[in-house]
Amino acid sequence: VTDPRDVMALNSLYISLNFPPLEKWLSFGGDPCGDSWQGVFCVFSNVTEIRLTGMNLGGVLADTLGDLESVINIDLSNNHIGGSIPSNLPVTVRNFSLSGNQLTGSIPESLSRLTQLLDLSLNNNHLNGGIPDAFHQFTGLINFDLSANNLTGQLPPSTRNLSSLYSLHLQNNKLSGTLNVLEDLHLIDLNIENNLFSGPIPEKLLSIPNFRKDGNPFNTTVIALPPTAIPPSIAPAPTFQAPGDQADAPSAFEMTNSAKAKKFWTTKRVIWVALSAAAILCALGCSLFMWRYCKTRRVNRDAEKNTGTYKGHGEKPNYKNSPLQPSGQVEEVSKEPVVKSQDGHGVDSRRMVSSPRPQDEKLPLPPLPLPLVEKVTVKPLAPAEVTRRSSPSTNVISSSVSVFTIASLQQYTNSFSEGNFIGEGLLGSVYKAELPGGKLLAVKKLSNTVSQRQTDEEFLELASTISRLRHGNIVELIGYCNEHGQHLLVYDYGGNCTLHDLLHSDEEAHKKFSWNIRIRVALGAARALQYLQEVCEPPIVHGNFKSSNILLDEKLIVRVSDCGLAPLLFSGSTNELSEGLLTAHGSGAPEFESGSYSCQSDVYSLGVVMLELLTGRKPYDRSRPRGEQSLVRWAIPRLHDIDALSRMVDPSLDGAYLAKSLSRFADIISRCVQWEPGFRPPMSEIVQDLLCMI
Ligand SMILES: Nc1ncnc2c1ncn2[C@@H]1O[C@H](COP(=O)(O)OP(=O)(O)OP(=O)(O)O)[C@@H](O)[C@H]1O
Repeated sequence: VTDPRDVMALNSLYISLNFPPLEKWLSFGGDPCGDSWQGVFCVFSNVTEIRLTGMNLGGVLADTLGDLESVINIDLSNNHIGGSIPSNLPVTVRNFSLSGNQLTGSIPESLSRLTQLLDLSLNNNHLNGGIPDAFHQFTGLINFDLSANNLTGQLPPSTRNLSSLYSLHLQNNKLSGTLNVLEDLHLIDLNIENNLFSGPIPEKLLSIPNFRKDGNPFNTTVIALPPTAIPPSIAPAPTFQAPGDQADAPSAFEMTNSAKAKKFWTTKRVIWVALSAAAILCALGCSLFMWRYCKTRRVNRDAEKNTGTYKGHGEKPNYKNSPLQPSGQVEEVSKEPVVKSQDGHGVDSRRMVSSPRPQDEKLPLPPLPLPLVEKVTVKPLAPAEVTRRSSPSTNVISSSVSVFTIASLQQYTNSFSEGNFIGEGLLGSVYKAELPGGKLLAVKKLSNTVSQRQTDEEFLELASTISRLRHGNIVELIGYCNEHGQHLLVYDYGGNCTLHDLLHSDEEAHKKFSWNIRIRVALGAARALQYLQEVCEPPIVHGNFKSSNILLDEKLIVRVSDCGLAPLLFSGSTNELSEGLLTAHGSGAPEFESGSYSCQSDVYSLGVVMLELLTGRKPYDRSRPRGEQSLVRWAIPRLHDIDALSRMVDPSLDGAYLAKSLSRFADIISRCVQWEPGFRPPMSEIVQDLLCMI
C-alpha cells in the first residue's frame, strides 16, 4: 500500500491539475503504487517517479508536491500547466522537468533545497524575474535549462558552485551582466544566445566545445534596426527588449554606443538605413536565388547521372595528426555555424521537416546569426528495449535537423570518393564531407541491405529520434538524406581519432595518454550513456558501445557515435552479425548471448572500455596467451588485489598515477562488469564516482 503522504500529495496534484483524465487517479485516497496510477512509478510503497509528459494537463501545480517523500524523477513537460512554480518542492528529486508549459512568476528561492538535482529543465515557459542565488549546494547538477523564458537580471554568484554542470541553456531570455561566473565551470555545452549579456567574454569560455553566443551585445557595436525593416528570414533574434522592459536594462543599442553615436542615429536615419539595407538584401536574395536555381538544376542533373556510383572503398586514414600533439600543431575544429532550419514555414510533409536548408548551403551568404527559435527537446522516441518495435511515426523531426539531397552530399564528399572514405561498419560506410564554409561532416551511408530492410517512414522515425539527442558527448546528427531508396545520416564530424585507435593503433599518442586524461575520457563516455539512459525518455540503449565508437577530437573531447542506431543493429541479419561481432570483440555483455540487451548491458560495455583505459589492452586479443585473450576474464580476479592491479596497469603510463586513484577506478570497473545485469550500478552513480576522482 502506498505511503499515505505520497497518496495525499498525488490527490492534491490531481485536484490542482483540474482532474485530468488520467487512468486510476483519484482526488481522495487510493493506492497509486498498488493500482499503477498512470504515469506513477514506485519502489515498494514509495512514489519514485511521476512521468506525465505531453498529456494535455492544465491547471496549476499543487504546493503539496514537496510532500512526496521519495520521488526521484518528475517529468511534467509539454503540457499546459499554468500558475507559478510552488515553493514547496520535493528535496529528493534528481531529474525535474517542467519545460514546455505555461508557468509564470519567478523561480522560487526554495529551489536551493533541491540539492540532489542532476537535471533541471524549466525552459519554454513564461517565467520572469531574476535567477535566484540558490545553487550553493548544487554540486551534482549536470544539465540545466532555463531557455525561452522572460528571465532578467544577472547570473547569480552561486552559479560558480555548479561544479558538475556540463550543459547550460539560457538562450532566449533577457539576462544581462557578464559571464564571469561561468568561467571556471567544466561546461561542454553552453547556449546563451539572444540575451543582453555584455562583454568581454571570459577567454576560458571560448574553449567550450559547444558554445553558442550570438544575439548578445557583448562589447561589439550593434545598430538597432527597427525589426519591421528587416526581412523576417534574416532578422536577428529578439535581443532588444520590449518597450515595457526598458527600466530593467538598457537596450543593446544604448549599451554599446556613445551619446554622440545616438545623436547621429536619429530615428529617420535608422529607418532610412534599414530600408536601404532591406532593398539591397532583396536584390541580392533574388540574384542568389536565380543562381542557386540554375546551380541546383545542374547538380540534380549530375546526380541523376551519378546515382549509385558512389561505393568508395579505401584505407582508413592513418592518424598522423595525433590528438596528443602540442595544441599548436593540430587543426582547430571549425567554428562555422551549423546550417539549421528555422521555423515551420515551407514544411515538406513527405519529409516531415520544417525547412530543407542544406540545398542552400552552396550560397555564399554571409554567416548571419540564426537563432534557434524552437528548443530541441531531448525526449527521443526510441524503444527502451531495443527489441521492442516503436509505434508508427507521428513525430516531426527536430526543427534543427536538415534534409540533404544526394546531389549536395556528392558534392560535399567528392562524389563519395576513396579519399573521403573514413571507414566501414556493420551498417554501412562513412565518408568525410566538407561544406562550402569549411565545416566538416561525417556521412553514414547505410548499406543497401540495411536500407532495404527499413521503410522510408521507419528511417524518418529513426532520424527523428537521433536528431533529438543533444549532448556534448554525443555526436550530433546534422541531417539526413532519403532519396532514391538510399538512407544516409549526416553527422557532425567527431574528429580524426577513436579511443580504440588511440589505445591500440597509434603508439606515439598512446604513450602520451596520461592517467588524468584517461579518467576524463571515461567520464565523457559515462556522461553520454547517462544522458541516453537517464535523461532520454524512454531510455535509449546504445547496443554497440565500444572504444571504436568513442570519437576524440583534438582536445580529446569524447563524442560517442552510433547513438540511437540500436533498432537497426538488432533487426534481421545485422542482429546475428552485431551479436557475433560485439561478443568477438569482447565488449558485449554476457546476456548478449541469449539475445537480451538492455541499458545495463551498456554499463557492462563501459566497464570494458574502462578496462581498456586501465590496461591499454584490447577487449579481445588473439595474439595473447589463451588465459589472457578475453580482457574481462583475465582482469576480474585481479581488480581487487592491489599487487596484481599494479601489474596489470598499462605500461605506457610508466607508473604516473596515484595508487588510490587506480584502485577507485578498478572498483568502478568491477561493479560495471558484474555478470548479473541487475547488480551493475546506475550510470549516474558511475558519473558521480568518476567526478569525485577528478
Ligand atoms: N561522426 C563521425 N566523425 C568522424 N568519424 C566517424 C564518425 N562516425 C563514424 N566515424 C568513423 O567512421 C568509421 C566507420 O564507422 P562506423 O560507426 O560505421 O563503424 P565502426 O565503428 O567501425 O563499427 P560498428 O559498425 O560496429 O560501429 C569509423 O572509423 C568511425 O570512427
